[in-house]
Amino acid sequence: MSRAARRAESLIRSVRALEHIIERKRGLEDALPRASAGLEARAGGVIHDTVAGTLRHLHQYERRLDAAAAAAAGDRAWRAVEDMPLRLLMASALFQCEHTPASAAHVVRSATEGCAQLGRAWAQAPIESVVRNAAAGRGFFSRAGAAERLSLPAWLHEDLVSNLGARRLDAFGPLLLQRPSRLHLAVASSAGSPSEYAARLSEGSGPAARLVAVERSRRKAAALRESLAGEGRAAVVCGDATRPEEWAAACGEGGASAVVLDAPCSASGILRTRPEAKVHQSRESVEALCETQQRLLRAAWSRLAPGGELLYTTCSLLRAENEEAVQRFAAEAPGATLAPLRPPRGALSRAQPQGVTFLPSEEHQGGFVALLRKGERGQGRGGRGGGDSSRRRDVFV
Ligand SMILES: C[S@@+](CC[C@H](N)C(=O)[O-])C[C@H]1O[C@@H](n2cnc3c(N)ncnc32)[C@H](O)[C@@H]1O
Repeated sequence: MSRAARRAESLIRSVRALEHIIERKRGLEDALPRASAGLEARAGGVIHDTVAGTLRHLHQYERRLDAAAAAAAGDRAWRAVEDMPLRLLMASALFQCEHTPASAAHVVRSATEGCAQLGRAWAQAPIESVVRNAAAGRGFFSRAGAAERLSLPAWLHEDLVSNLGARRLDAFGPLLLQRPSRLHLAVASSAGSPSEYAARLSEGSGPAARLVAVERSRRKAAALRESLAGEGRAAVVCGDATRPEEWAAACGEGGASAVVLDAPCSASGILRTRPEAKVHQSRESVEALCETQQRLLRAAWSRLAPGGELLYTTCSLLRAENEEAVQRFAAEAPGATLAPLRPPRGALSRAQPQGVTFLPSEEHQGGFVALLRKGERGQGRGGRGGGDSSRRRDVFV
């Protein structure tokens, strides 16, 4: 296979992965291994870069493609922008042209070849024009609004401005378009491995301390099992954490002394590594996530011993999933109080009585962390004292 044909194939594989992510609402972790199956690591890396990078810039590129098509009104070849594979091919070509070392000539050649492979050779002229304009620095940015410059869907841009303020968003927004090569960890998601969690949670809890992890995804539960294989005191349950009856037996008698609830969320704080969240989420899906978060909190709380602590974290920057979520829960849950937290020194963050929001920076991604304490006379089992502490269990969701 010639180099040009290989480049075209790589572009087509990227387009297929993007379609899979957008139409089937799948994550990068699901789409990328399929897209690079049978390829050498380097070729797989090019596809990874193209797919993730195109998703980071997608809202921007779509505006540009629509503007170009509107300017060429009457030219039927520009109906290409309405055709999903061609639209994604153009967006991927734009990304390769503007953010990779590939020359415009190479990108034009592989994009037009890719166009023919898709059986749509009629669209070669607009594709060539899009890439050549991009290479010449002729974008459509003179009129670009803030949401477009940051490549955010309009609803998310609006909510981030109203939740965090335009100045904060201006400061970290451009980072969301960067490849996350310099990130060390995702603050407020599972920073570090589950076995680190296990070790930390079990510290000082005595030899009887155990960890029970509850994860709904079979693939993730299997990965957890593997990484906890050396941890004799840990058990992984693949089940629905909103239904304690599915996992309570693994916890044994007595409540947990600590719960870490790393809640499913919009991923709005980690858009660099999860750019697909921008095409998967909407205001409606965030509302549904907020309800799931309350159900998870209620279920986890039901297994927390009086005197225990529940650490709630998200990878979101939205108040509804963060401050409002824990406030709403604390108002209903008997014995629940929110503990004030101090952010680590140097972290770009905002501390509020409900918890700490980390803003994306060069060093870390964004997210939220809150600590809920259950009073000794808290809900349910044990009442004051919470029973024999050597029998308490640590639960990690
Ligand atoms: C923010 S992720 C954190 C996962 C884990 N801490 C990690 O970093 O791999 C949220 C996790 O919650 C899981 N999840 C979502 N809904 C769930 C439910 N009802 N029961 C159990 N797990 C659930 C998702 O599969 C996802 O792995």
